[in-house]
Amino acid sequence: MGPYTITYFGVRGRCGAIRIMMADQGQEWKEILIDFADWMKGDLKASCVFGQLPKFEDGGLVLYQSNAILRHLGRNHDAYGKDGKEAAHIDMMCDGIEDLRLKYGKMIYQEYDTGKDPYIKDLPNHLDKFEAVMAKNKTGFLVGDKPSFADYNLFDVLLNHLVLCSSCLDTFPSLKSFVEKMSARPKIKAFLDSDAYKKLPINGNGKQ
Ligand SMILES: N[C@@H](CCC(=O)N[C@@H](CSC(=S)NCCc1ccccc1)C(=O)NCC(=O)O)C(=O)O
Repeated sequence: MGPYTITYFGVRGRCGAIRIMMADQGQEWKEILIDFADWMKGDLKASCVFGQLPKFEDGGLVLYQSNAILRHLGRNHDAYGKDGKEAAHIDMMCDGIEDLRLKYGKMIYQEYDTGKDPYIKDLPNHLDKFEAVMAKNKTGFLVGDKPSFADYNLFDVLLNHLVLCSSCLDTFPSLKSFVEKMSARPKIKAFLDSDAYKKLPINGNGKQ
């Protein structure tokens, strides 16, 4: 496995969960941060399979698509369930988290000024689905009894939402406990306290 390299913009964005997962799994990685002006020249964009970043390298393996990268790390680091049933549920939860991430991104990038308050008002209707799964599983994780890539993905999305609305988990005790426990994991705590993490804005347009 590795060496790992992330090529992305100087934001947390779609690499927040990937970085947190690698940190918690004790992995080191190289960061190639792309300036938007350089990106607009088009050469790098033309070399990307889907014309977008992040790009992830694991030795000679080159991957795009943030959720495919998470799944690859899940397979590499025993974070994809104990069997096929758990893996299927982890896939399902990751897809549900992607749905929320897309809703968040649409509000942030396309309708922040008019859409932030309605988004926050409707947010409990989405968070309650993850609260129910977390509460039912009873282990402190979404599926199984240890972190999967879906947990790192949810954790990153919830951290972003706590910046948007600091009280958004106040009525969701299982999610609030999940964020507290993930934040307290020593390698995650060290990464979240690092300048490498703190220097990056959450999103590419400065909104959060
Ligand atoms: N399905 C893909 C989506 C990748 C993606 O949206 N990448 C964005 C960046 S990630 C993101 S959250 N995009 C939202 C807006 C944004 C644009 C540019 C930079 C940063 C953020 C990108 O490469 N934009 C540049 C372009 O398309 O030419 C994935 O999950 O990796």
